[in-house]
Amino acid sequence: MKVKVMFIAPYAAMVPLVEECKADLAELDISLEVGNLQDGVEIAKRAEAEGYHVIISRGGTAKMIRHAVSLPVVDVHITGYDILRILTLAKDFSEKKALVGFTNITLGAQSIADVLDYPVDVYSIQQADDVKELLPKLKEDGYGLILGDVITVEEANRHGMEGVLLQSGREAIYSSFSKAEQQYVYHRSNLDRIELLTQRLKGYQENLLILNQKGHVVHEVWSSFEGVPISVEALEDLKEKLQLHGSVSEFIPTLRGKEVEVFGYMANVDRSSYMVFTFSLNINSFNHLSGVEVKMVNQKPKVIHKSDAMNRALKVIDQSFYQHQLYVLNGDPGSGKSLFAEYIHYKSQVSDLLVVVDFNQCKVEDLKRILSSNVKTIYCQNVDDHPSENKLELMKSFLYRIMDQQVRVIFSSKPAWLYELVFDHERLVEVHVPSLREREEDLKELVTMFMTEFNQSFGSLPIRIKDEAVKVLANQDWPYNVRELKSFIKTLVLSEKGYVIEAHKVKSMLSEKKSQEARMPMLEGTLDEIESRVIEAVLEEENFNQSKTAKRLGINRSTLWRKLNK
Ligand SMILES: Nc1ncnc2c1ncn2[C@@H]1O[C@H](COP(=O)(O)OP(=O)(O)OP(=O)(O)O)[C@@H](O)[C@H]1O
Repeated sequence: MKVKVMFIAPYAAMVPLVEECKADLAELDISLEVGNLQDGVEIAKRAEAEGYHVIISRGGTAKMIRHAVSLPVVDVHITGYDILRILTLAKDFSEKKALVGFTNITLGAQSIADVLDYPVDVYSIQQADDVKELLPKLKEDGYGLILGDVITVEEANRHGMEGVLLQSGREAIYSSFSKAEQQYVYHRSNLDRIELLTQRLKGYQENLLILNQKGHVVHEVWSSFEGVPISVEALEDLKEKLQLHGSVSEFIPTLRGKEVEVFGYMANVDRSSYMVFTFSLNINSFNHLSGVEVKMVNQKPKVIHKSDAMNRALKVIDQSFYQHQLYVLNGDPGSGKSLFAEYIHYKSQVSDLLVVVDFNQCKVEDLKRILSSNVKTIYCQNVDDHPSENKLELMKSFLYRIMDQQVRVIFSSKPAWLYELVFDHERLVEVHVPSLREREEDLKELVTMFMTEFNQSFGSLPIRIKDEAVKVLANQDWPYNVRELKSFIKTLVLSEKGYVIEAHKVKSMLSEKKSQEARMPMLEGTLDEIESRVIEAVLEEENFNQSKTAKRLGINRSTLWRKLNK
């Protein structure tokens, strides 16, 4: 793709030179227009909207354009050659001569005039407006010829003096084009980096608004909303508080009547201050509530489904998915119900988080907050037949409402009250999550997947299991299903020094498992080993139910998960 350059010449005499240079620069797509100061700014704004990549202009016009657009703006410099040319041109004029300009021009001009003994006085100005004061004085002092930029020349003419424009030559114009190309490459790579970061922030569920001190938007990323989700007044109020206190954190109702958590802080970059606001659906803040776990499911859950039983279960979900929002997962402990919940959530293709609620442990007021949030999938575990009246009422009114919203509620078992509650039973999809004994065909792949996982995380050696070894596993009873199998495979691979698991190794580890279960030498080994033995014992007593185990041990589910995966 060619770099699209808009050249805004502040004076018409520049046009032929630019046209000439343009002919030699086929690698750039150059447009040329004439416009000084505000006119130049208008052209630049239009060029930005039309998708130009870089703007070239000169002096005061370039400066004004820089403030008005976010494209790179290259300034055509005035070179020593340009000064030499204008001084040579003016040399033979008989009037008293003055060159007026900013110091970047006047310092060089003074040296040239001194060295070559040109009869010209040099006057420096600090800002553009100084010209208005200086020129009448020069007129009074008898100057007749004024050399300078567009404004200076116009001002000189107004006061009846001759004005000669300090023009940029070919060298300066060529060099501005090569700078434009470089600037574009640099600007492009920065834009790509920002885009990459923006995409990553979206992956982290970020909703971000960055404003400058004037309150103008500098950058924004929206992953859960389409734009600023709160009212203009609420945002103004937050800005005021932020300026006053340096940071702000509040729950604010969104324009759609939900609640959003806004956190704001000041960021200082290169002497400029910015106001940074992050907006999170309050789902993010649910993680610290007891009995609640918030999960990000950004990869398709790996559900092994070689067996007919598993395929049947997945088919029930796939076929009901677009018409149904209420699911019950019936299955033995550790059979993969949570994994199914993740699968259902992932299928919805919403970027929101999956909220897992331990119905028993979760407080009424927390449940109320969750149900009134923007949550898209709720997985309710440990829902008993007799919840408190308040919880039941909350759930009832929520379930009546879900029909018209894209919300999915999944239960890990079917409490009696749910059946009574759901007036139209066709709305409820029941999925039988098969136990391990119903899905023998999946066994080898499951074991291989776990072996790979442990090889990746712990560096365990085995990478293959013999078919006879799988048969031994298949003949074993696994009351706690895939979870129990996974835990056994972990012990197995960590104790194996070869690359292949043989049947005799599985047999000996299984008998060790049995005798260990009978003995349970609780207090042997290091603290870590004792801790993991205690956790595993409680886990087993609780039928491998992680929520109940966590509750009994007084830790939350994610801590338990971490400890189990140590
Ligand atoms: N079909 C499958 N493919 C891959 N992994 C599986 C499959 N089924 C279960 N697992 C794995 O087995 C373990 C236990 O599964 P999960 O936690 O989903 O069981 P659960 O039925 O929800 O347990 P609980 O009864 O405690 O609620 C997890 O590590 C899960 O990833």
